[in-house]
This record gives sequence, C-alpha cells and structure tokens, in this order.
Amino acid sequence: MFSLHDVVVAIDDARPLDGITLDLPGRGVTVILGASGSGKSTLLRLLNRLEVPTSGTVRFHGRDLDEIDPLALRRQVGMVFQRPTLFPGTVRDNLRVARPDADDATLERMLERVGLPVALLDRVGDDLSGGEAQRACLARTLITEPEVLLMDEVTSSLDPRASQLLEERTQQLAGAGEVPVVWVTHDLDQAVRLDPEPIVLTQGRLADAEERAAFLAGIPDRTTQDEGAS
Ligand SMILES: Nc1ncnc2c1ncn2[C@@H]1O[C@H](COP(=O)(O)OP(=O)(O)OP(=O)(O)O)[C@@H](O)[C@H]1O
Repeated sequence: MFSLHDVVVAIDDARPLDGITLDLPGRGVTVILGASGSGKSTLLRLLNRLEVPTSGTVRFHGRDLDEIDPLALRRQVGMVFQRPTLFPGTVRDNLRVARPDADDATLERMLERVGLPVALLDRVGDDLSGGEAQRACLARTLITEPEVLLMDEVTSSLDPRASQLLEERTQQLAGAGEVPVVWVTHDLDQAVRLDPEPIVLTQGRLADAEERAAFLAGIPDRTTQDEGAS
C-alpha cells in the first residue's frame, strides 16, 4: 500500500529519519516499534503528509504522495493520535463533523464497530473516560471510510483495560479485512501481540538483524534515550 524509498527527514540539526526503504502491506496490522526518539511518529506522519521527506520518495498505491492532493489523501489515510481529542459537543456532533451527511443508523454502526454503546452518541466528549474518548476518536476517523488507519501510540494515555479493548477492536477491524492498520508503539509486549513481525526502528533507520533481535528480546536500545523495550 505504501512504499518508501531512501526517505530522509532532516529538521535543523536533527535527522528523525535517515534513509528508510520499506514497503507497508495493505492488510492486517503492521506495527512500527522503536524506542522514544527512534523516528516512529515521523515515519507515520509522512504517510498522510503531516510531514514531507527532505529527500527520497513515499508512494501510496504506486503514486508519489507529492502528486496527491493532501486533503484527498487524508480522507483515504485516516489517523488517530496519542491523546484522544474530541471537539466540544456530543459524540454525535463529533461524528457529524467528520461526515455531515451521516444518518443515525450510520452513526450507531460506527459506535458498534468500535465497541461503544450507542447511548454514548448523546454524551458530551468531556464526560467520557479516556478509553471511551479514544474509541470515539477512532469512530470519527472510521466514518470517513479511510482505506488505511494510522495509529500513533494510541494507548499511551489509557489504563491497561482500556488499552486492551482498543487493541482488540483494532485487531477485529483489521483482521476482518475492513481496514488495514499501521500501529506505532514503543511497547514491545503490545507490538508482538499485534504483529509477530514488527518493523523495528533505531535512530531513524531500520534496525539491522542484530539490533532487531536484541530489541525483540527486550534488551533496551542503548542508542536512544528511553524507557525502551519494556
Ligand atoms: N520538528 C522537529 N524538530 C526537531 N527535531 C525533531 C522534530 N521532529 C522530530 N524531531 C526529532 O527526531 C527524532 C525522532 O522523533 P519522533 O517523534 O519521530 O520519534 P518517536 O520514535 O516517535 O518518539 P516518541 O516515541 O518519543 O514519540 C527525535 O529525536 C525528535 O526530537
């Protein structure tokens, strides 16, 4: 689905990505794993043009992202962020911001897809728990019918139970072939639960075989300041 060739992102003196060549499949859950500062978010943000490469190419279905209108791209490539951020108003209002023409049956179906009771449609965002709010954000992204979902450390502000529910729901969506997911995390246990063959980044590049094996064995990445593989 995505194809990156020798991608570098350089910002001032930092080099968040330093020569990434990689294909991301259009099915299931693909995990990008790495310590803090290894470049995971930058890589994810490239995929919907929240970030642009300094050099190299990023293709989506074979087309250079440069050639695709960013707004059209963002409708096809949905993103859920680390912190659940709902707009003021009810969950219904939030879903209608994303898709103003959605009828009630569509709104209810979206909540069911993310495992939330339909009664939540009329609750205001501020009254939801963190886990409910994050799944409402997922519903708001899904209602635009993206071809792929990008999920950036989406469980990091959630408690273990809420994290588990979100993981399970994501696996169901991706496993049923509804929407492929690219999932970024620094959490080794979570990574291998979701994808037995995660992509491992270190210092802005793909880990080599030795670094990858060490990271997956739970040996902290000493090249990056971090709590690392937990
Ligand atoms: N706009 C920017 N300006 C300067 N440096 C940046 C910028 N964006 C990212 N970086 C640096 O690039 C490196 C990679 O950042 P990135 O956020 O992609 O890492 P990450 O693996 O997602 O980290 P985390 O898990 O902590 O979010 C970091 O050292 C970061 O400080």
